[in-house]
Amino acid sequence: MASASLLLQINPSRFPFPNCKARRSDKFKQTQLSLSVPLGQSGPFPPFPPSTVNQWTAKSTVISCANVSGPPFVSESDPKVEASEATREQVQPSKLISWGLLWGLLLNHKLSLGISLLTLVGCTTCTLSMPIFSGRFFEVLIGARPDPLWRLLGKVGLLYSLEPIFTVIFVVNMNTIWEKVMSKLRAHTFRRVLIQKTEFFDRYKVGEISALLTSDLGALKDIVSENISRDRGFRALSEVIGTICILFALAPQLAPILGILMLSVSVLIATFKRSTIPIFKAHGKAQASISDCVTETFSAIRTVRSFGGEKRQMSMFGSQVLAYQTSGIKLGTFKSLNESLTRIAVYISLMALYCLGGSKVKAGELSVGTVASFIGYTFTLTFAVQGLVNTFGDLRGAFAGVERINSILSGIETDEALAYGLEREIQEKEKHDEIIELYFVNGYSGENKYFSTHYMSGLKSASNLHTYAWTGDVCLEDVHFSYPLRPDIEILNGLHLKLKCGTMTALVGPSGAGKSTIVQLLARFYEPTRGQITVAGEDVRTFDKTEWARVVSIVNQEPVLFSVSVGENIAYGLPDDDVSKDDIIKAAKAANAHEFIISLPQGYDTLVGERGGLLSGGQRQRIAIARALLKNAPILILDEATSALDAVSERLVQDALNHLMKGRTTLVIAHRLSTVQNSHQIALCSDGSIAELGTHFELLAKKGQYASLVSTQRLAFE
Ligand SMILES: Nc1ncnc2c1ncn2[C@@H]1O[C@H](COP(=O)(O)OP(=O)(O)OP(=O)(O)O)[C@@H](O)[C@H]1O
Repeated sequence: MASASLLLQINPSRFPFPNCKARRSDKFKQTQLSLSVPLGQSGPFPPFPPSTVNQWTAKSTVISCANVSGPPFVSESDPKVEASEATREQVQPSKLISWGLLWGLLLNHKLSLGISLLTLVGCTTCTLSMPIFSGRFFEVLIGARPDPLWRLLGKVGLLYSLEPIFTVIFVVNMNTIWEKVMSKLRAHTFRRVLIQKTEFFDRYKVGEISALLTSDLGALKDIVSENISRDRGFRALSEVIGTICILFALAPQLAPILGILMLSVSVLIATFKRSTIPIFKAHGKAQASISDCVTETFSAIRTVRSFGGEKRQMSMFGSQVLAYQTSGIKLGTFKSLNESLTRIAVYISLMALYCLGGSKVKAGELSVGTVASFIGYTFTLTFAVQGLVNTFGDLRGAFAGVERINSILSGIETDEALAYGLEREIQEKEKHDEIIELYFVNGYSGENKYFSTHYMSGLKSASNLHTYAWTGDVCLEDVHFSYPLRPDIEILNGLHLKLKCGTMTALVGPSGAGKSTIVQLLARFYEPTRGQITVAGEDVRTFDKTEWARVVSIVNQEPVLFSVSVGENIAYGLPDDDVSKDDIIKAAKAANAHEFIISLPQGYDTLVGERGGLLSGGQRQRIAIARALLKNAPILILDEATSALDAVSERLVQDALNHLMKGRTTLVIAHRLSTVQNSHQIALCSDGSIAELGTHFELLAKKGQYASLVSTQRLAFE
């Protein structure tokens, strides 16, 4: 690493703090301007003379705009690579979901929490008072109490009215608080997934990632959502404690035996019931398998028909149905057993009460009213204990879910260059709407605390990237690379390649040579393991990735569209801007897409279906090109952009690409060599390095690998 050459000499007069904001708007002006220039004439170069550029590209003066809240600039040698590693040990991002975070989020709702606590006490008091009044009611009826009946009924009526009111306030409050906390946690988790390094997405399947946000966070949500009803969670806990206290207060001679008996029977039965949960889950799984089998069979019906696979599918479906039947019968048995067991718990407790309490009443040691009250407490205790056992079970599930989220997302795979850029953009937003606020956790947006102190200090410059990219060459210098999941296999080994500014370079070579890998490095989906990629002489790692994403456009063989309208897909080229319809149409026209778009049922408002499935390959490709035109990035990568198209579509798409390429530094990967023979230079990639470099004719004259590739393709070039 040429660290000395990267040292900064800051000239204070050239450090325009306000430029941080101005820079973005300037850039957008450029974007607008260049779109209004007829595409294909002069190309959208930024308005300053080359001399200025040279001055800027000289490595001596770099202006830092990496100032979200910390030091404005740094004078380090390659900071990301060296300094950040040194500080990594000290400043690690904390666990994604911690007690501290949860506590902090809950404390944002102090008033509501206070109200919840008061109403919890209120409704528990009402619930626990009821059996006492029932006892008194019987005593009044048999004349053992002198109170008038109407006064007693008045009190009972008041309890009956207050309890549901307190309950509603408690449930609504707790539910609202928890929903708000969970929304923040969801947003926080989603953001953390979004800023993971690309290898994270190589390592985990989409299903596993979505499970973090659905079932794992769902288990945490259930802790409150499923446990605020009567007989669950806090309410059950307060009822158990309250009931035991009342039992001791009313009949100290009966309470120890009765209390212990009721508690142990209820806990035993509740634990057994809890152990049957896997049987319920197995039934759910069996049902899901049936549904998978149906989906697979009918979505691949043509394949089934063409292989005569009906009998095999019937046999598969039949075995799923039988498994479902078996699990259904087992489930039914356990359901009825569980129901009976709850009643058995109540019966055992009541029998014990009748035996012990009855004998005490007979002996004159206990009043009839107290025994009658005890009947009520028997029910309360039995159900509350079972509820508590369930709550503990839910807690275990929630802890497991949080543990899974933390173990997957609290690692070191966070892409700091991306996270920092995202953070900076959020901070730059002057007004935070409700959606952005979701990502502010305890006063910080996402990882701000961490990245503003850690990664930010490693950034040298972000402000001039657009200038560099429009005017400087892009160089891969001694690039070595292994995919993180296969660190032993070196895909690129000391690759050198210069993409001259504003020219087209074609990358050709045998399958598996590493061409797409080069694209992934240029897009900064991965970083080189050794060597560097520079733009106008600056190591690209000193720019944050959100900035970098703005200067690179990629058009793939299979462009992915979002399942929104055609217009919205084109506007995605500038995802943070309000793109006018005129600009969208202008880009679509330049991409040869306007004609087919207006012939669609709703024109630009037509939905394109999942991944653009309602459009043809050529149409998808032209929309992707329109999107790239709108983005107006100075560096363009075309990865087999026309290889999947028929001749007519290819001509239309090639026309559009010619528009797109003008004035941009372009790298084209193509298998069909006929499509790249006019490139300014052709690089032949072989075994992870550039084996041959030159124009088409120079390489033919060399009679090397390129020439033999050409002859293999039997192209009549000359
Ligand atoms: N995400 C990945 N993780 C691990 N190895 C990968 C990954 N992507 C590609 N590779 C491996 O890297 C090597 C180079 O692949 P690459 O896609 O760059 O080749 P290519 O020259 O573009 O080939 P083709 O012309 O067939 O597209 C291959 O051996 C491939 O198996």
